[in-house]
Amino acid sequence: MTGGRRSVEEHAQHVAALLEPLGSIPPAQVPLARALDRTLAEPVHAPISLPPFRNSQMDGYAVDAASVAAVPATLAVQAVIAAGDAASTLTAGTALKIMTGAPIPDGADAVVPVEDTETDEAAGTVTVHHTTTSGMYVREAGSDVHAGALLLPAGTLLAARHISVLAAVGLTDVPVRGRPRVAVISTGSELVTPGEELGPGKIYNSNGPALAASAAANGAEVTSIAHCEDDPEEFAAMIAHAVAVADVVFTSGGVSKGDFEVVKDTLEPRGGTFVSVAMQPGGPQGTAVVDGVPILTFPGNPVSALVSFEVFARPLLREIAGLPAIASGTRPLTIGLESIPGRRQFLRARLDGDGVAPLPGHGSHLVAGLATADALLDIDPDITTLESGDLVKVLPL
Ligand SMILES: Nc1nc2c(c(=O)[nH]1)N[C@H]1C(S)=C(S)[C@@H](COP(=O)(O)OP(=O)(O)OC[C@H]3O[C@@H](n4cnc5c(N)ncnc54)[C@H](O)[C@@H]3O)O[C@H]1N2
Ligand code: MOO
Repeated sequence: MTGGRRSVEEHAQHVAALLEPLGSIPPAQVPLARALDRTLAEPVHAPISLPPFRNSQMDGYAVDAASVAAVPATLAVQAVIAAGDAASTLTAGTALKIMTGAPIPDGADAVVPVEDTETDEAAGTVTVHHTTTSGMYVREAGSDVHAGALLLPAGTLLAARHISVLAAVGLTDVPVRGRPRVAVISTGSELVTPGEELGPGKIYNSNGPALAASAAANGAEVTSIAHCEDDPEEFAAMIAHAVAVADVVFTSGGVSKGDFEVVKDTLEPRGGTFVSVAMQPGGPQGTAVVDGVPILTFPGNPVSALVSFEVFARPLLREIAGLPAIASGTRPLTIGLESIPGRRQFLRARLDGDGVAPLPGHGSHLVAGLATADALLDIDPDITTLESGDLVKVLPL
C-alpha cells in the first residue's frame, strides 16, 4: 500500500491470483475455419508428405533428360497430362505434354518449359532447343515436408500461412488452447444502448462494447454482454447469470463514492474487495468471487475502464489463451510532460517515428481522444516531470 492506496503491482498480483484457475481451461479441437488466431495446444505432425507426389513445376514437356542431351532434339508427343490426372508412364525417347502440378510420369526426370520448345501439331512432335538436367522443374515428393515430421510446434499462433499448411496436409481440425469465457456487465442508469433513443441525461453505453471487444481481441470468448440499471436486485441477477456462463466477469461503473454504487454495494457484502489503486486513470478497483468465478470491477469512466483492462486483464487473458505477451519497451518522448506524484500514470500517447508523443487531455471521459491513441505511457509514481528526449515505458494498445 502507498498512502492508503494499493500499488498497481499489488493489485495486479491479487488479480493474477484470482484468475489463476483459468490457466487450466482444457484445450479444444476446432475446425480449420475457426482456427485463425488460436494457439496450438499440441505439436502437429504431417500426416502426409508435401508434395504428396512428384509433380511438374512448369507447363511444358516431361522428358528423360538423357533424350535431350543433344539439341535440337525432336521427340514424339504421346499425350497430355493435366493436373489431377493419375500417374502415367513415359516411353523412352518420347515426351509427354505436362501441366503444372501434374504427376511426373514414370520414366521422366525433367520438365522442359513450353517456352523452350517448338511444337509441330501436325507431326505430333516437340523440338527441344535447350538441354536440361535430371530433376529440372520436378517437385519431388516430400521436398517440402516428409510424412511424420513436425509441421507446427505447440504454441504456434495460427495465422493464414499456418492454416494453409494444415489444409495442405488434409487436416480438418486442430487442437488449440482453450479460451477463457468472459461476461461483461455495464452498470449505470444513465446508459442506453446504441440504437436506442438518447433521452435527457442519458449517454450511450461505450464500456460494454469496448470491454467485449478488448476481451475478444485478447483471446477470450465473450459469452454475455449485459447492461444493468443502478438496481442491486437486477445487478445480483445479472451476476448470477454471468458466473453461470463465464470463467471471468468484467463489470464497469458503480465502484466509487456516489449514492448509487451498485457494484460495490452488491459485491462488498458478498466478500468483494474494493480498493483505491495508486494509478491514474483507473484508481477505483474491485474484485470479488461469486460461485467460484472471479469478477473484476472496473471504474465507469470509459478511459479508466479500458486502461484497467489493459493493465490488469489483458496480460492474463493473453497468457491463458496462449497468445504472445504484448511487447512493451521504452521510447524517447518527443514532447515533455508532467505527471501526478504518488500515482502511476497511464497517459494516452501516439507513437511518433522512433519516439512517442503524449496526447493532450487527461480526463477519463475523453473517449474520442482515446481513439486517437495507439499506446499508453507508463509513468512511475515518483516521476513528476519528463523532458523531450527522456525515455519512457510504452505499452502498445
Ligand atoms: N467523490 C469522488 N468521486 C469520484 C471519485 C472519487 O474518488 N471520489 N473517483 C472518480 C474516478 S477516478 C472514477 S474513475 C469514477 C469511477 O466511478 P464509478 O466506477 O462508480 O463509475 P460511474 O460513477 O458509474 O461512472 C463514472 C463515469 O463514467 C460514465 N460511464 C459509466 N459507465 C459507462 C459506460 N458503460 N459507457 C460510457 N460511460 C460510462 C458515467 O456516466 C460517469 O460519467 O468516479 C469518479 N468519482
Ligand atoms: O481513475 Mo478515474 O479512473 O481517474 O477516472
